[in-house]
Amino acid sequence: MSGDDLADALALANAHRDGAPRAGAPRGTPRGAFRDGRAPAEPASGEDAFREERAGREGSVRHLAWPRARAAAARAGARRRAEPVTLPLESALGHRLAEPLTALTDLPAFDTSAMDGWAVSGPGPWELADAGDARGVLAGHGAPPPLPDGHAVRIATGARIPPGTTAVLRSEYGEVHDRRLRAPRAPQHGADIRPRGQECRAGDRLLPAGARITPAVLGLAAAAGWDGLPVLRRPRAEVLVLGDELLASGRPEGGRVRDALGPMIGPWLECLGAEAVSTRRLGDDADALRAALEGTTADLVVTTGGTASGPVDHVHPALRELGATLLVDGVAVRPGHPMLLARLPAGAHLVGLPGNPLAAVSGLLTLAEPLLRAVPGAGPSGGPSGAPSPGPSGDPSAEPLTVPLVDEVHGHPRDTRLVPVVQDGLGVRSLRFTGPAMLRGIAAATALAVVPPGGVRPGTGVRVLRLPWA
Ligand SMILES: Nc1nc2c(c(=O)[nH]1)N[C@H]1C(S)=C(S)[C@@H](COP(=O)(O)OP(=O)(O)OC[C@H]3O[C@@H](n4cnc5c(N)ncnc54)[C@H](O)[C@@H]3O)O[C@H]1N2
Ligand code: MOO
Repeated sequence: MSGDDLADALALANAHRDGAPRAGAPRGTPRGAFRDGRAPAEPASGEDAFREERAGREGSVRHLAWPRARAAAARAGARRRAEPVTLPLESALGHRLAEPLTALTDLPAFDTSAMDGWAVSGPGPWELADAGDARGVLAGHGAPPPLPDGHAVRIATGARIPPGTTAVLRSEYGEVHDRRLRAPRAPQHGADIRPRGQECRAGDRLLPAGARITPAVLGLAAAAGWDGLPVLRRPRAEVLVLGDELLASGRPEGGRVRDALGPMIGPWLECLGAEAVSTRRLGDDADALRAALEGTTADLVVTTGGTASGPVDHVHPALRELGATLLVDGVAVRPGHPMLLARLPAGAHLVGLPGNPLAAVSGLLTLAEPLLRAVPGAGPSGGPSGAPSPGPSGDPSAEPLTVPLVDEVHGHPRDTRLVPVVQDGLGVRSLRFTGPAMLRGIAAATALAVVPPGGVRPGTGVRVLRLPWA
C-alpha cells in the first residue's frame, strides 16, 4: 500500500469512527430528520444540516457521509497526473493547454488592408496605378509593386499593402473619373491599414498553460500558426457494464432489461472531462471482471452493477482478490448508497456504480465527477456545477451552487438525497419519476438537488449539481 493509499484508508477509517454512530450507542434523531414520517416543524437550514450530518448506517454496513465521500474522491483525483501529448487541432477541443500558447508569427503577418477600396499614396486626388491585375491587389497574392506618390491602386480586404501606401480609402468614400480617384474627405494617415504585428509579435504569449481549448482558442491557435497543440491528456476511462440480464438492443423480454447504462455512462464521463475509451458488457462473469481489472490501461475504470451483496455481485470479491484499496465503500446517499471508490494495485482508480440506473447517476456525480474535476490540469469541459475547474487542490467545496427549492422535498432521516430538479424561476422544483430504477426524471432535469438528511421546506436554499448539458 502506498503512502497515499494508507492516508486515504486511514481517512476512511477515521470518518467511520468519527461519523458513524457506534454499535449499541443511542442514535437519537438527527436534527431536521423525520420522527414520525412527517416533515419536522423547523427543519435545520441546508448548511446546518450538513454540519450536523453524520455517516449513516445501512444494516451493519457503515457508509461515508456524502460530503466526505466527495472529498475523498477529490483527493484521489488530485493525486493523478495528466500527461502532455500533442494533438492535431481537430482533436484538441475541450483539452487544456500543457504549455502556454505562444504566437509562431506576427499577427497580422504583413501590413494588410482592412477594407475593400484603394491603397493611396500621399494626398489626393490620385492617379490610378496599374496593379498588374485588372481586379487590383488581391488577398493571398505575393508582394505588390511599390505605389508611387500621388497614385492609387484598387485593393481588396486582406491584401498586402503596397510599399509607399499612406492609407486605404474605402470604396464607398471615393469616385473614379478618367482614371483619377477623388475623395470628398482625405483619409487619415494609416487609415484602414492593419499594421504587421498589431495583434501580436512572434513569441508573444497568447494564453497561459492550463487554459481550456475552446472553439475560439482553436481559431487563435490556427491563426498563430499552430497545426497541433501540446495538451494535457484527459483521464482515460473504461466502462465495464455488469449483469447477465442486460440486452444490448431491442425491447425488454423474458425477464431481461435493456442496458441503460452502457449508452449513458461513457458519454457522461466525456462531459465530465474524461476520454471514454471503451464500454464493454461483461455479464455476471467474475473471471472476466477480474481479468478486465487486471489488464486495464485506463486511469479510471467505472463498473455498473454488482456492487451489492447478491450471489452474482462480483465487484467487492474481485477488488479483494486483486488487493485493491477501498477508499470509499458505501455512501450515506439515496439513491446509490452501495457505490464505491477503489484504487487498483497498478494505480488506476475504480468507481463502482450501483446497477439501478438513477443510483448509477448518483454515484457518477458523487465519486467520478469530483475525482475527474480534481485531476490537475484536466477537469470537466463545463462541470455539473458550471463552476470553473478548481486548482491543483481539487477542492470541490466552492463548486455546487445554492438555489431555493420551491417545493417541499422529503428527506431521508440519515442520508443525503440527490433529487432530480428542473429550473423554476429563480429556484428549482423537484421532478416526478425519480425512483432509483428510473431515468425519466433525470432525463428532464437540469440539476440534482442535494437534499440534506431530514429534507427541506419550500423556499429553502439547497445546493445543486448542475447537469453538464443544462
Ligand atoms: N440486501 C440488500 N439488497 C440490496 C441493497 C441493500 O442494501 N441490501 N441495496 C439495493 C440498492 S439501493 C441498489 S442500488 C442495488 C445495487 O445493486 P448492484 O450494484 O449489485 O446492482 P445489480 O444488482 O447488478 O442491479 C440492480 C438493478 O439494476 C438493474 N441494472 C443493472 N445494470 C443495469 C443496466 N446497465 N441498465 C439497466 N438496468 C440495470 C438490474 O437489472 C437490477 O434491477 O442493490 C439493491 N439490493
Ligand atoms: O442505490 Mo439504490 O438505488 O439506493 O436503490
